[in-house]
Amino acid sequence: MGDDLLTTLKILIIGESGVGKSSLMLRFTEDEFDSEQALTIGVDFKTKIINVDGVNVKLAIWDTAGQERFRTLTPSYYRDAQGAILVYDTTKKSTFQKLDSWLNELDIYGTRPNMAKMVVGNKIDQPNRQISRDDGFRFAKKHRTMFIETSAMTSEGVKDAFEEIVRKIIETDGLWERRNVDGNVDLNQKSAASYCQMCSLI
Ligand SMILES: Nc1nc2c(ncn2[C@@H]2O[C@H](COP(=O)(O)OP(=O)(O)OP(=O)(O)O)[C@@H](O)[C@H]2O)c(=O)[nH]1
Repeated sequence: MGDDLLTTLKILIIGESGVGKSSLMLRFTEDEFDSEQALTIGVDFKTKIINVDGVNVKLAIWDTAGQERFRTLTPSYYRDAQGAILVYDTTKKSTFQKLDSWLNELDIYGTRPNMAKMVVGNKIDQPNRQISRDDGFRFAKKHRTMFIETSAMTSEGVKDAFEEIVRKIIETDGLWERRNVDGNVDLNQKSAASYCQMCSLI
């Protein structure tokens, strides 16, 4: 594994209030979980360097507020994002039904037409499930997004979710720029396709 940073990617986490967006970010970046996670006001932001298939990628993860009243700066959150994780709560049907409007927001405010999108059904550790895995999968297939189920509490699926969306972005030509060690764009960028090991999912 080399020390060079291939690129920096901006990934958004969106979805209804309380579905576990902040918890997924905390689990992924710090490997922690807070059962009394405070709601997000505006936007929270964390970075993490990960190694996917032998290349190091820096992720700038933007956790946006689910509550409408805290979402006044929406357009700037979406600008230049290369990936979006759309979260619903598998125990709360209304959060699944709202996914259409979150996809719509991405269409309105996203600035990259080929942005990678992943639907995430969270809280699968809970017994009172309302949305089956098949329902989630079908929704994702219909909207041509990737799909995974997770638990921020137990960690299940969380690392996979972030790694898969990074793979998808890296394999999409034109969606990212190679950075050299100074952080500048390297004009001799090789084809992104050479980094595609698992051309996922749906
Ligand atoms: N059992 C369980 N609880 C979870 C899970 N993920 C989050 N929670 C809990 O659900 C509540 C809401 O989680 P948050 O991460 O704050 O949700 P959010 O989507 O960021 O909410 P907003 O900031 O309002 O948009 C908290 O009490 C979390 O501890 C999970 O996978 N399993």
